[in-house]
Parts: sequence; structure tokens; C-alpha cells
Amino acid sequence: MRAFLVVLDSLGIGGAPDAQAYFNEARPDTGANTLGHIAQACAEGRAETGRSGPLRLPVLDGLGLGRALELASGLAAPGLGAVPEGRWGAATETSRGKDTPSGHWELAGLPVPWDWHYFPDAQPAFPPDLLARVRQAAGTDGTLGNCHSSGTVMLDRFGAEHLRSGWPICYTSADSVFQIAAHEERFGLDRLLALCEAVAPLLHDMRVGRVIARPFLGEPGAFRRTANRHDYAITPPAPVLTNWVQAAGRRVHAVGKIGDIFSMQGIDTLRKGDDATLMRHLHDLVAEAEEGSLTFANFVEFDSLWGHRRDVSGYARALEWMDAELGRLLPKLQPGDLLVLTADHGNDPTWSGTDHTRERVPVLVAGAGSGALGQVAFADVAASVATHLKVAPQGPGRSFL
Ligand SMILES: O=P(O)(O)O[C@H]1O[C@H](CO)[C@@H](O)[C@H]1O
Ligand SMILES: [Mn+2]
Ligand SMILES: [Mn+2]
Repeated sequence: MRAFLVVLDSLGIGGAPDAQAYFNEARPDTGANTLGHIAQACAEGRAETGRSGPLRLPVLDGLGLGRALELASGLAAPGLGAVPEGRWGAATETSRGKDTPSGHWELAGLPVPWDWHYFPDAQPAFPPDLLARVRQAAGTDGTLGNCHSSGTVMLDRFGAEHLRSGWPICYTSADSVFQIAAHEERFGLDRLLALCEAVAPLLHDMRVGRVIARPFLGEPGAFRRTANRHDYAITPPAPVLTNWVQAAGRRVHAVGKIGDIFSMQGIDTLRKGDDATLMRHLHDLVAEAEEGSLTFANFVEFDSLWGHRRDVSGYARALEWMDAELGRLLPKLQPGDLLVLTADHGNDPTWSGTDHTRERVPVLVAGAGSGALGQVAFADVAASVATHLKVAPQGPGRSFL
């Protein structure tokens, strides 16, 4: 009896009842549908880079992905909708943020009890006293940026100036984040991490969810971000699934961003790397994780490499890769194991802007029979995983098992 909770970061399935209150540029998220629009683009031959033809996800669809999409948004997507062998449903978020911590905290049983602070989409975006503190902690005379932007655009705009002046590049997005980009060698990776750590308490006091270090390498025209990104997130204000499981004397294994998202609360071990490495870690944990343990994994590249970059082919390739990996992983589960696949928000690569999209998410369950779960809440995922592990759930969720 073990549990594996796997978040496919940003794999929304449309249909959020409050999507009209969320925006990308000036366009409301109404109708945004990450999976549905990728499947449509593939079927219409608009996702042909490094792959070809209709979206092929036989394993995920066999667990109920197509049915969940149809339940969430009414969309019967080309190539999806097989009769499911797993338990499947669609989950709706109540937290007001469409960001990663909000989605994960609620999946872990804790809807976010406050409004995050968002910086205005104006220039300047940041208050002068905040930037004064950044300059002081960095030991520089100035900062660059001070606006909303996609991170790769920031490197194109300010990377060369950063190398000349040595000033850190500060930016934000539609999320409640304060991001600092700096060159790993010229500014220094340790110095960037120390800077982010130094200013994080100030940002957390403002209810800004995360300070994110965004190290990069290379020269003007060829900058590339590195895997040394580090998030300094607010600690969840109440116990979450990881804490409940750990308090019951069980082991909790985190894979990928889960450590950052929960500030390591309730987590015994953390394994990091790119998504291909994380998949190897997940295979290892399916082979090795202790009886009664929880493994909580996040695969971020759907979001960071493809969703934010509005790259439909890339997102489709990543989904097809995940599907093939799951085809190898699922048969390795042991009797009594539960594996739940879900997502934390949407990031429709066909949508306007570069930010997340407010959507429902799939809940696909292997190891608990077959059939429809219907519409569920994000927090029900935590309650169900806890119930499977025979750990008392806390918070508002109800087990669907
Ligand atoms: O455009 P980049 O720098 O990837 O930033 C994206 O990543 C941030 C954190 O996940 C989001 O807030 C979004 O702005
Ligand atoms: Mn996310
Ligand atoms: Mn994101």
C-alpha cells in the first residue's frame, strides 16, 4: 500500500467556471483549454515540429484523460475518449490564484486562505523601497527590468546590459512572483541565490508567493537559462498532505519542484533534475519506496518549456513522451499501490499572452478500479490519497475512493 501523486504541470482541460475573471493580456481565459487545443492543433496538422499527426496518448487516454476533458469542458477532442480502464474525473480549483503554489497547496488539501499580492502590470512594477533592498543585498548601484515580462524576453532585452553593469534583472508576471535573473558566472550563482534568499522574507511579508532565482549562461544573442533555478516560496500556513502522512510515521518522497512548492514541509527526501531525470527518479521510487509511503512528483517542463513559450508541438511531444513513460511505469506498480495523475492549472499554448490559463484539471487514478469520479475538488485529491494510505485527512477535501 503506497501512493504516487504525479502533477503534470499545467495540463488543464478547460471548463473552469470562473475563467472569465482571469486574463492573458486583455483576453479573458474563458474557453482556454490546454489539452483540448493541443489535440485539435495536432489533428489539424499544426503541431508538426519533432512529431507528426494526431495526438497519441493511449495510456493517459486509457486511464480516462479524454473522458475527463469532455466532462470538464464538453470538448470531444480528436483521438481521445477511449473507454477508460482507470478512475477518472475533473477537478475544479477554489483558490483564487491560477499559479503553481495555489494549485499544489489545494491539491494537498489546503485551499489558499488569502489573496496573493500581484505587482501591477505597469512600469515601474515594483515599489522603490523593495528595489532599494535588492540593491543593498546585491551590493549594486541599480537594478534592471522592473516590469512584467516573459523571462526569455528579459534576457534578450537586458542580458547584455546586465553583463556590462552587473545589475540584477528584476521582473514579474501574472503570478505572484518576484524573479531575479543574473548570469551564473559573471554575477555568480551563489551570489544570486543568496540575494534571493535575503529578499524573500520581505516579499513573503507582502504576500508575494515566491522569489525565483533565474540564473542563465552564455553571451548576448545566445543566452540560455540553466537548471539551477531556485524558488523561495511562502511556507504553507497549515499542515498539508505531506505533513499528515509524515506525522503518521510514514516516509514522504518529493520529486522535482515539490520541495520548493512546500518549502520542504513534511518531506523526507527530495530528488531533482530535468523531466527526463525526474522520470528516472519516479521509476526508482516505484521500485523502492517503502510500504505506506507517499511519493509526490511534479513534471514542470510542460509548463516552463512549452506552455509559457506557447509551443504547441513541444507540448504535444512532451505529452507523448510522458504517455510512453507511463506505459512502462504503470505495470511496475505493486498490488495495493495507488497512482494519481493530475495538474495544477492550465497553460494553453494556443492562447494569448504567456501566462497560465484558469482551467479545470484531470484526475486519473490507477490502482482503484475503473469508473467515473465526476466533478471533484482539488482538495479531494489530498483526502483520497490520505484515505488510501490510511492516514486521517484534514482540511476540506472528501475522499473519492
Ligand atoms: O517567463 P518565465 O521567466 O519562464 O516565468 C514564468 O515562470 C514563472 C514561475 O513559474 C511564472 O510566473 C512565469 O512568469
Ligand atoms: Mn504550475
Ligand atoms: Mn508556470
